[in-house]
Amino acid sequence: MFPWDGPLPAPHIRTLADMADVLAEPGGADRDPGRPLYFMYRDLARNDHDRSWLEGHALRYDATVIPPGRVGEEYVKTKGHFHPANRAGVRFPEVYEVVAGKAHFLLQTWTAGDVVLVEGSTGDVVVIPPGYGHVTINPGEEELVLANIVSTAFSSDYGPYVERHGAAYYELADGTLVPNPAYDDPAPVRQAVPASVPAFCTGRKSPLYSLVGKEKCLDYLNRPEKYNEDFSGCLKDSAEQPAYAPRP
Ligand SMILES: O=P(O)(O)OC[C@H]1O[C@](O)(CO)[C@@H](O)[C@@H]1O
Repeated sequence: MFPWDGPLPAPHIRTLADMADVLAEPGGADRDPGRPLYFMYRDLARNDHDRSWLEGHALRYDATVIPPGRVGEEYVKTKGHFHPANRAGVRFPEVYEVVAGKAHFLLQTWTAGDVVLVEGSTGDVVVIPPGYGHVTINPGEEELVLANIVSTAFSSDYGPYVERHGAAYYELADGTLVPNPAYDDPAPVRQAVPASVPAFCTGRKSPLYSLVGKEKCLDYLNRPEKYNEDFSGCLKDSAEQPAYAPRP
């Protein structure tokens, strides 16, 4: 479980059957389609005051628990989705915190002209900028616990991931990123670091929940059109690349 001192609803569970369309190796007659892969605790609040603040600002705080494991050779990951655009025509962003464990956030633009891998460890906060779809992979041996805050004004779009059988790359347990053949010409993966963004009050010293009640820090989640410049600093290249070379 994860450290949480508020009411906890039953989680939504993604099973192997739910993920069949987005896996590197969907087959395997010996596999249990009911195998739970990850657990989503959506719309959490520690108390009524926080809940009404979140609701009043069209925001949601979720936690996601991804146990370590593999499906075939691939690490367990989330299904992946894009966010639609708001009334100003800008796609909704999102913000994640690694509460425990290690995460690989695999982001990509719609046509995979930019593909970014952000490695996060406990305490890191990662902003998903407008226009980037995202999958989160647990590449570790420990449980990965994530928190996120996101607008409640939209539903996620899973279509682009389902139709193309996942993200532009699959991360296998030998550490390689394998290009997904359903994509014509995906950009090579570039690695980025979890960057603090002052305008969004993100950084290792700011757990996401501490931002509940701070309107200015979370305004970008519903009005991304006002923060173009701030988003440009979200995915700063890492000195380590290209650590994740695609398998030849
Ligand atoms: O929706 P997916 O792709 O299964 O990803 C899981 C996580 O993403 C969120 O939908 C937020 O983007 C969480 O609520 C959820 O726990």
